[in-house]
Amino acid sequence: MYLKTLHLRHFRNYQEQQVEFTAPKTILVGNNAQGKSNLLEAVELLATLRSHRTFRDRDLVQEAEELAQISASLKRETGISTLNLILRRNGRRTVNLNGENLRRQMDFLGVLNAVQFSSLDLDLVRGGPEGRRHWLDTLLIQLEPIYAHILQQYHQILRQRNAFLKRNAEKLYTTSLQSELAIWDVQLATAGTRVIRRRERAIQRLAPIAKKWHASISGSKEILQIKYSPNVPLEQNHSEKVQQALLEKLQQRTIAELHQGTTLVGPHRDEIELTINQTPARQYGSQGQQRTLVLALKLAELQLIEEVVGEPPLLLLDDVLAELDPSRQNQLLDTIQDRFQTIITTTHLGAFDSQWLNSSQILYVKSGKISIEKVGVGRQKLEGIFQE
Ligand SMILES: Nc1ncnc2c1ncn2[C@@H]1O[C@H](COP(=O)(O)OP(=O)(O)OP(=O)(O)O)[C@@H](O)[C@H]1O
Repeated sequence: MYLKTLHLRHFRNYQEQQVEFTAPKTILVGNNAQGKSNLLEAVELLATLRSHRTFRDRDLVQEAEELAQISASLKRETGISTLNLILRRNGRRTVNLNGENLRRQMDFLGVLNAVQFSSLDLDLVRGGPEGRRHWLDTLLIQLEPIYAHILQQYHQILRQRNAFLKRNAEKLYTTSLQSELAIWDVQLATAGTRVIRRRERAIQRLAPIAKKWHASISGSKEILQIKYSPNVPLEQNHSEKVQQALLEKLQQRTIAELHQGTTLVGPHRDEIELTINQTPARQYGSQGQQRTLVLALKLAELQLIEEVVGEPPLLLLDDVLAELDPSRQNQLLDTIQDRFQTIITTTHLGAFDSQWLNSSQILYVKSGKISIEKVGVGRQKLEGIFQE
């Protein structure tokens, strides 16, 4: 798939900006805080309707504005699609595909696919389980857009159950309370099972691919294992058994849940274990080795999305190339070639191989404005690199 144009209006620090992508690789250059990551974030939102930097739409809308708009035209094997997303400071989003407003946000997903790789991704190894769940969920949304709906349902039930637990935290555990809670338990276990089974399936597919990439980057010295570890046993991913196990565990923890006023059992507390040579990756080795792991995960994401969707997704590299040593950089660049349209942000072009620079579109970003010329420097050679 190929992103041909992107239009931003009142999005983050962009007032009004049209970008045309004229090469399979685009490098966005600029000083810190000029709007490079904001542009990648806009593409990420079109792909997943999520941002890894914020949960609140009001952060995405330009200061003093009421709404922001992200529009794009995307070329896929099946034809050209136009995507349009309106974000409101207060209020719901509007999603529009090929000129038609969609009632369900889910129908907007799966049109544009993208893998994002930023320095924040090191938190996948070093940070807590929440970041790993968020990563897996975002991947799943792209693999099966229906998952966005499943996850939303689960979180809605979770919020309601938590509110119920809070309201009743100080009360005696009577039969009527027990029977009311039992209704929530069934709903949570049913929705939770859907989440758990899909997460398990995704990890089953992703783990061998990531293991292979990891072995290739680390020269086969290290063995990466990824294991999904829900808080109930998986029992061969059998739906009824998982549901039953969740229900039993919820019932065992009821008193503690009422005491703490929150749900202690369910996929919102799952872990995705990353181990290298059977040691938790967080404790294993140097920063460089942890970066190798994250790179392997990202390459695996690219490959898995391509396998499932049938077309190579976009790759968004947010200031990460300079952090990789030359051999890992080459591994990544060799994989990308011209197969994956790639948008790269950087503060300086020095880290790039000259062959790369010559075949890339270079755009300069300054205070929310993008130009093909650096102020005071001659026009970049762009023409004829990648015409449709
Ligand atoms: N809602 C908003 N309205 C206006 N400006 C915003 C908004 N959100 C963020 N910004 C501005 O966007 C800029 C940050 O841009 P961005 O995160 O894209 O930086 P960057 O160019 O990627 O730099 P770095 O190299 O530091 O990551 C900051 O100047 C910030 O004040």
